[in-house]
Amino acid sequence: MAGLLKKPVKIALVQLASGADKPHNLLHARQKVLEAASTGAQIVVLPECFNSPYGTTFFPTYAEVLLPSPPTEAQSPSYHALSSIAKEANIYLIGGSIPEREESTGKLYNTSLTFSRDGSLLATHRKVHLFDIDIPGGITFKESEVLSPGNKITIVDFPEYGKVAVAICYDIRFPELAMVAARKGAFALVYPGAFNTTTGPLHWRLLGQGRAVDNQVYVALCSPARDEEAGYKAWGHSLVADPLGKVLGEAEEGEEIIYAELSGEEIEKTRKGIPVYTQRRFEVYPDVSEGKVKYEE
Ligand SMILES: NC(=O)CC(=O)C(=O)O
Repeated sequence: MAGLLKKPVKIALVQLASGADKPHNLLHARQKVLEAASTGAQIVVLPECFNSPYGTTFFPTYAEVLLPSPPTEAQSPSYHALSSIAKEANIYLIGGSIPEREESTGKLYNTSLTFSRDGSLLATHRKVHLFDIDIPGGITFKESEVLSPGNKITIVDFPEYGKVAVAICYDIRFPELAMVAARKGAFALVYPGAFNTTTGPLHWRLLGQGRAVDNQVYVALCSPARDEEAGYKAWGHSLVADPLGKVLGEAEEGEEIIYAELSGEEIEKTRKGIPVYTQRRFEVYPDVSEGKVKYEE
């Protein structure tokens, strides 16, 4: 377990206020990422659907073609903006998510792009678990009406620091994905996500802390800021939980940047103190992470 996180790193979660104007959203994201980087943050995270409003009616209109990679600027202005922001800020950028259209099939995905300091693409994650829920008197939402699911776990290597798993929003409700990513050596699980005013107060913090405690790793959840005029009201409350499940920083509802220092020593201390990592009884419950799991580094 030693060396999971090679040296301390400052992470920033940009709880961005975005709206219907995509070019404005991209410019605003640049401004806020540069602000975060100017404080020394080395990993910066944007929210789910940071370049558009969140909703099934918006996905087709805002979708961009990403393949073949790299796409042209006309095919994907968001790809190009994220790549140049990462390079300008000299940071690792986990670029929230954007609606993606696969040109060959016409299928739409909710996709997260992660860029290196030099602006090169490191990883692509398509939301694996689509957000289909129906809570009477609360919220009904069906991403699967327009989106297709991704089919792999995504682990990205930041050479100076170590591995981070990237997944999107509803993916956090599936502990199997988090567990496999942690078992493959991720020091942090990062979820750009847009919970809402029904499920946010119920589960957002609980799930963030839960995944952290289960796996004794850092967990970061990055939401859009709440727009009271929008059809879908994001919960906000971007947060970072440490390997003990303690919340190191949490936003309110509005636009805000949350910072946290992540340290490998904290992970090691947690795992030494409560050594579930070495106490697992795989003969009782076989380890799925040793099985046929689709993941990509
Ligand atoms: N928006 C999502 O994908 C998930 C969500 O809001 C929830 O799980 O609750």
